[in-house]
Amino acid sequence: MQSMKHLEALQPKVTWLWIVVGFTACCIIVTKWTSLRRGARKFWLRRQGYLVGHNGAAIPEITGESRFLRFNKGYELSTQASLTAGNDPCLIWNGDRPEIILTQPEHVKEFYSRKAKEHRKPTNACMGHYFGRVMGQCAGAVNGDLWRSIRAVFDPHFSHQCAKAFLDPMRREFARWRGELPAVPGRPDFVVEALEACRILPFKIIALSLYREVMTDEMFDELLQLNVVHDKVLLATWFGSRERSSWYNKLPTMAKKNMDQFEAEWEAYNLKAVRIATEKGIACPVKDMYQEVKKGTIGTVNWLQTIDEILFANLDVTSAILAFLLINLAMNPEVQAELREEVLAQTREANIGDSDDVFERYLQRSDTLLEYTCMESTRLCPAVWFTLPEYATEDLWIGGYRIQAGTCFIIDWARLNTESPIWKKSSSTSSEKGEKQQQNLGKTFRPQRFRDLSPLDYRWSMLRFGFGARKCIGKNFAVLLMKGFLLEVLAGYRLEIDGPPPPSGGWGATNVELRNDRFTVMPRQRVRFYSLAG
Ligand code: HEM
Repeated sequence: MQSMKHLEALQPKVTWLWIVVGFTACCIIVTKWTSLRRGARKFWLRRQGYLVGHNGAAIPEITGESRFLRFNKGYELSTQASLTAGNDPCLIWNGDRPEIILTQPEHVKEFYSRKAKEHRKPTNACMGHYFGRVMGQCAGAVNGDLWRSIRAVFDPHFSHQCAKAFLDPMRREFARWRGELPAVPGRPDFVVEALEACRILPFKIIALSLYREVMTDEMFDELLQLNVVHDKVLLATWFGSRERSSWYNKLPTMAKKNMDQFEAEWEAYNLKAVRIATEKGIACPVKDMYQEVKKGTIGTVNWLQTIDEILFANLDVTSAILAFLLINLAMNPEVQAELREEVLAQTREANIGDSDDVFERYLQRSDTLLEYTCMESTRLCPAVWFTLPEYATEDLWIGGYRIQAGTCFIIDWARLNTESPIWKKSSSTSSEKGEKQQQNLGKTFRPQRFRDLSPLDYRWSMLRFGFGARKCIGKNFAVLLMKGFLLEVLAGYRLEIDGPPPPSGGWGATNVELRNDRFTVMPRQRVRFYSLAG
């Protein structure tokens, strides 16, 4: 009887104990939810024989959340992978999805050599719902027949012929840009922040290529206004963590307000451009592409998001690429002098004959120092740290590890482009044993190297416009943009680094600003322009 009473007295305490234990367990599960799911997935994958090598060893793994780190801590992630895995492929997690980082040409070759046409991009690039609203339906994010249809609509306007025909407007914009540089009257030199100087120029040129004469100064100002909202949208796209959830995006947040505003204004802007082009009878690619939307070849959303991708999303990439061109030449006066000599030889030839013809031929040649300089700068200073994820539809063996179909791969762009043995050079100096020394010149700016290399030599050692079946839409324009830009700069100016030169070969954490509000590698370097006219 007495013990019954004792038990009854204990009951409330026991109930409370269970509540506390239950609550603590719930908290642990909620806070560790992603880790628990990762653990369970890893366990299951290894049980199936994935993520392990022939000898049973697990693939090296690094810590961190790839979804964000690959954008705002790209250098640190790359270093961590190098220290942990050496040259092996390396595992990282994006939420509860495994991703494999590739850094070596032989592994990139293994990935792309088998059924690359069947490779796919994951839904919303594994970035979540908010990304989907701004770019989930653009050319770069979709697959299969839809992707082929979008490319069929956009590609004809970015062909080699179109880029060539666009040289005159491009050159007019270069001249206009040069006229707006901050030259000081009576002084032969001035200083610019490289990235700032290259910010609007490519945006204007690509906008002109899309809208042609519809792109008046007023329309361009409107576009710049739209870019202000778009910047806020991109900030939430790349770095917003809650914005990954479709539920959260139903709430009346500032990110949602910005997205709604941009979506509405972007559609209105493009329909206005189509109307103006139609009324005035202006030839305009955006208008032609819209005819395909009306025919049902692609959806309105594919049309709008791909124009957005080409214009806004590429803005940071192309301006960083131009800025690195200035910085690399300013840091390498000998290459700069040799290239200027080549450029001035064209100017002299142009003074004798038909100048447009001479420049056009020069810009299109692929065996010039100008071409090699653009290639070398993009090789050494890629504008993003890691490529967006892509997966194979069949199981693969990469670097000796078995990887399940559907697992995403990302490429460490800078390591691939600089560490391959192809960039090493045998030196004639021999060691005591008489062996030839190998000097790694991968991190050195040496455009002339391309004179001795055929594209096949560096097929898997250099990523520029894409490896697989899908390539950059804008590659023809990008190449002419870079070359035309250098032609304009070098014919008028000598470049020097302003202030102490960055410590190492033109690239690396020490001279690259790692802004956490951009997905690209942002160089921070001032460059001094000396007018050659005196
Ligand atoms: C030097 C500057 C540029 C570089 C290095 C570059 C590089 C790349 C790369 C590596 C890809 C990914 C290909 C893949 O999926 O494997 C890509 C895709 C793309 N690029 Fe570029 N790009 C540049 C400039 C441009 C420009 C100026 C435009 C616009 C005219 C552009 C438009 C696009 C589009 C729309 C895609 C998605 C293509 C698709 O997946 O079908 N890019 N670019």
